[in-house]
Amino acid sequence: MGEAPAFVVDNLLQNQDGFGSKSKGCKTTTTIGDKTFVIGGENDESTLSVEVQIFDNPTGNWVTPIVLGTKPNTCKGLSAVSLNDDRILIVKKGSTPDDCIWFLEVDTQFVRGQKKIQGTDVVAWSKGARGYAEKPVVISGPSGVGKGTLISMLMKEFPSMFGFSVSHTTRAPRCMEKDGVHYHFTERSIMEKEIKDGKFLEYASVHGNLYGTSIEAVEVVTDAGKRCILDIDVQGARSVKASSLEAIFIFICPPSMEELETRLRSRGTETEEQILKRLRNAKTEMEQGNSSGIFDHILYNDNLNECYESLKKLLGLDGAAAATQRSAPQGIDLPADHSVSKMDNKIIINCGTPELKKASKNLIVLDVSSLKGGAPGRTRGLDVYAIDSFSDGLNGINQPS
Ligand SMILES: Nc1nc2c(ncn2[C@@H]2O[C@H](COP(=O)(O)OP(=O)(O)O)[C@@H](O)[C@H]2O)c(=O)[nH]1
Ligand SMILES: Nc1ncnc2c1ncn2[C@@H]1O[C@H](COP(=O)(O)OP(=O)(O)O)[C@@H](O)[C@H]1O
Repeated sequence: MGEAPAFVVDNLLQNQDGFGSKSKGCKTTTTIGDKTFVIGGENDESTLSVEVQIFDNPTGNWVTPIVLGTKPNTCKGLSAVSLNDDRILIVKKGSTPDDCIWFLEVDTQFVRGQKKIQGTDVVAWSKGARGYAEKPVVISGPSGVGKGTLISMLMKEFPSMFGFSVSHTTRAPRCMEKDGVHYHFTERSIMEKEIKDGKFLEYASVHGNLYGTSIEAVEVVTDAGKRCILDIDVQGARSVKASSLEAIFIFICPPSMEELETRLRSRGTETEEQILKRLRNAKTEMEQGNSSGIFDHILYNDNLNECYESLKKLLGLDGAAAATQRSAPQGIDLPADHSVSKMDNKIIINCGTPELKKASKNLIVLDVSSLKGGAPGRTRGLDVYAIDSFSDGLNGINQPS
């Protein structure tokens, strides 16, 4: 492995790395195999934009890769450490606690798949986060069966536990629907462009409109420490099942097609034409829901309260655990001035400023041995703790305090 030692990386700045004009500005370099990844770029005098260039060592050529995912915003500087030769951990300087750890994936399964599709070099950004996510809950079923009603009941009873994945749609808002709350109402051309840019976990054409779950819609809920609920159709559920998002899949059935029609009509939100289209599609959805093998649970929504109790039971919410209050995992508070090194599966951030040296803990350890997820979503499972290099010694790194 040709990784630059982490303690050297911080010093590989402009014109010291032999890469000439392409590497102008305050950048960091990490070599993996034949490739050197140059990350960073001059923004203005005090900030750095986070660009990526690849130097192919055997040919001496520069490559500008396709960069997927939301890239980190500007910072005061950055350090880089290669992990398992498939991703580079980036520590941003002068960033907020929830924005200082990022991963640039250069050879993960996701990136390899994208390289095949795009036929060129691809890298992908993923923001690092502490803690793990609880399995999201995917709820599907024909229009009018009561999905929205059941989800509202769950969110009302457990507001700190669940968060709703706000989908994008090209359909027009109903009179009580709010943009950004019930849906992100959008135009087809904009949504198609964002789908092309890789911003969506899944999307489908449903009842003549485009619907989709953005990666961000799921991640913001999880960032807030909540369990994400997705109300999506069977096609979307199939795509999520095939993605890296491990979820629980629930299909809601009506007691009969006649009752479904009654509910749709009594809701009074659709035109006659739209109702008929939804009823036609309901037949196919019911067949797929019952036989596709996608769904872990099938619930019949005959009596609303009974169905709600069954839903709570299968989500493990009928006992004492239901009362537990959730809170968002904390970020990582780093001083602007620090250096980074690596020891096995641990990244050591030395916050050795004179003031911090006097404080009790001057080393922050990022344990990266149990990472989960990654691009196109977050990289979760960062374990973070502080030690004192003077009294704990570096041996203390194996003993979280
Ligand atoms: N694939 C997919 N389906 C969605 C998404 N959001 C909503 N849907 C589905 O689109 C269908 C129509 O939703 P909507 O227009 O709100 O009508 P309703 O089901 O009658 O309330 C429903 O089956 C939803 O589950 C999404 O992000 N992706
Ligand atoms: N078990 C039920 N019995 C009778 N009406 C119901 C039941 N569940 C939901 N409804 C009603 O049916 C209509 C459609 O429900 P909604 O939650 O909007 O369905 P969906 O989100 O699946 O399209 C609403 O007017 C709702 O109040």
